[in-house]
Amino acid sequence: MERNENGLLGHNSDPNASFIEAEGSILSSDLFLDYVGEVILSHDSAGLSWKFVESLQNEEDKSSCLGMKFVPKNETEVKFSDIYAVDLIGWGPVHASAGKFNFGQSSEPEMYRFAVHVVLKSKNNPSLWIPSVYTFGHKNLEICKTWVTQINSYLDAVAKRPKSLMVFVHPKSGKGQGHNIWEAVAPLFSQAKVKTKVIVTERAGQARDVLTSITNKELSSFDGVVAVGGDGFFNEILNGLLLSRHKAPYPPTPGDSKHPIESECNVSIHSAERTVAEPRNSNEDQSPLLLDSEHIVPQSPNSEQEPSYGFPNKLFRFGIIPAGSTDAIVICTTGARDPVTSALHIVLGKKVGLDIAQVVRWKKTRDSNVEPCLRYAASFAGYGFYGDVITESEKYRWMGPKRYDYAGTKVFLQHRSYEAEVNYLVAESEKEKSVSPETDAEGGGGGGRKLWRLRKKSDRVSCRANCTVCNDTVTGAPNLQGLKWLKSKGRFLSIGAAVISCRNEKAPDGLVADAHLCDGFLHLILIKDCPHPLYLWHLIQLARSGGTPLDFNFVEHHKTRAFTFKSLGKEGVWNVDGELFIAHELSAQVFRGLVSLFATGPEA
Ligand SMILES: Nc1ncnc2c1ncn2[C@@H]1O[C@H](COP(=O)(O)OP(=O)(O)OP(=O)(O)O)[C@@H](O)[C@H]1O
Repeated sequence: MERNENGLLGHNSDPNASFIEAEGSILSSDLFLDYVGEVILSHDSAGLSWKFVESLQNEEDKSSCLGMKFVPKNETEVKFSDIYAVDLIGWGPVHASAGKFNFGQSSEPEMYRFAVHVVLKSKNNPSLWIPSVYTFGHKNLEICKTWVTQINSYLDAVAKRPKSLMVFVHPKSGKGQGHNIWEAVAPLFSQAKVKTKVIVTERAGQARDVLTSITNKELSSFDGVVAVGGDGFFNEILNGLLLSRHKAPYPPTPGDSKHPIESECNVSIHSAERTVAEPRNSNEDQSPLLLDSEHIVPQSPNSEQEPSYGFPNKLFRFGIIPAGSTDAIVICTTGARDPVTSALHIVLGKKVGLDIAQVVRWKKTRDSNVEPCLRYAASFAGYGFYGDVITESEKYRWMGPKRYDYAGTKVFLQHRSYEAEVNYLVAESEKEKSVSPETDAEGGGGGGRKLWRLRKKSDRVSCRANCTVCNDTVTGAPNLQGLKWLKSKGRFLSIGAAVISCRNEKAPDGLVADAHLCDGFLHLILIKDCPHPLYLWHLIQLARSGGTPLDFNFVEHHKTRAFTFKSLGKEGVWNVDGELFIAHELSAQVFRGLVSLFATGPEA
């Protein structure tokens, strides 16, 4: 080992050498790492790594020219994919490892420094990301500059990182902290050199109007749109972009005579019977969706092919920085409800595909004419209990997020049920599981036969980062052949269609624990009228981690790609992503991976 005139250790005999050609790496040099000591820093195409100089020296040669000593540490590294910024921070002190400083020096040594900003994962919760910084120092400014240039060139080459974003801030979201939350995370964007055009909304509907009216050319100067707010605000932004740009045929209408229902089930209180007709000729096109199946997201949801709805570029993504009352979409897509974690997902350019439900209202009230009205939903659409809670909670907006607890309790005590008819498409693979009678071995509420449970708990695969279910590539038009229509008709306490699990702080496993972000399925949850205590038991199971809210004989759970709904009474109030949607008749279908989010899915 040789030392150059700057006191650097090296494998190179040239005393002026700034960098050392190290085996297996492009660049290597001897630097000081703040609060650690002298290291040999190298990089390769994957990232930076450093070795502590002490481990390279003889036992007796334990001090550097600057008199810094340090405790031996293991070799360590950081991947470029975890670095979100690097910058030169000029001349200043570099600290030794804690408690090990100042061997003959009155003050900390000063030198030029550069900071490498990285993301670390919390040890207790790997979904929680924490910004951290490694500060390296050297007496030679050129060496620091070269490292900064080199690291920046790697970061620039990562095409997935956004350079310019449109940010909508809902200042009154949740507890009214939307603006403060944005102010807290905005420095991460400037550090990462991501330009932001920030619009703080002054009224509901403003973000949707901006996005509806913006030209595609203007939109294409951005790599994505970020919502600082709750699920309802994200829904507004999603609709602002999709309503004018997503060209696709509507989902099937209720009672569409071209697409007859194959079987019928009249659900009465505490009893459910069902028959399933044999499939027709499998070559026969029975699904309305098949008519235009080429429009239905033909490519792999997480692939980087151009999406079919003509967004400005193939990497255009949505971001959400949670500031709302529930923030279920953020929790499902990042695993945490943390604005900093979400901001780091965005600046690092993470990408996950997200299924989107297209909901079409055919009739607003029983007596109105058929007038299609379109909405997109990213998390959930619900009727009955869910519609009532959203209606009731609007009266208590001044309470903030607590209004949902109050309204929920009030609606629960009313215990209203609604007569309705639901038709849904069942995947061939799910149909058998869906209709095989099972004995209620787990005693889940009533002791009767279980008709509706889709899968055993042990078969369920939770959606996680790099989820194999969501990454399963589907090329070409989805094969909808073999899907059959089934019907449920009767009195329901609620009808819900979950696009994703809808995990939130009140329901830690969500409405459907095994729902996926990007598998192309809706989870239809039909809660038939039942005695009040049993419904309470179901709600308690929902609120429990590891609970079994679907294991009741008054709960039907169907995985479906499309369903239709018709109120048989006067009512028709839906809750779509937390927003009120009046609909007496509607239908919905899911588009697999229709949009992408700046997120990874929850870490295991
Ligand atoms: N400046 C504003 N003033 C009032 N409402 C707004 C404003 N900006 C957006 N909104 C609307 O407020 C609604 C709720 O927003 P958001 O989701 O952020 O809040 P929230 O507290 O989580 O409410 P929710 O639980 O209803 O989703 C959205 O429909 C959004 O369109």
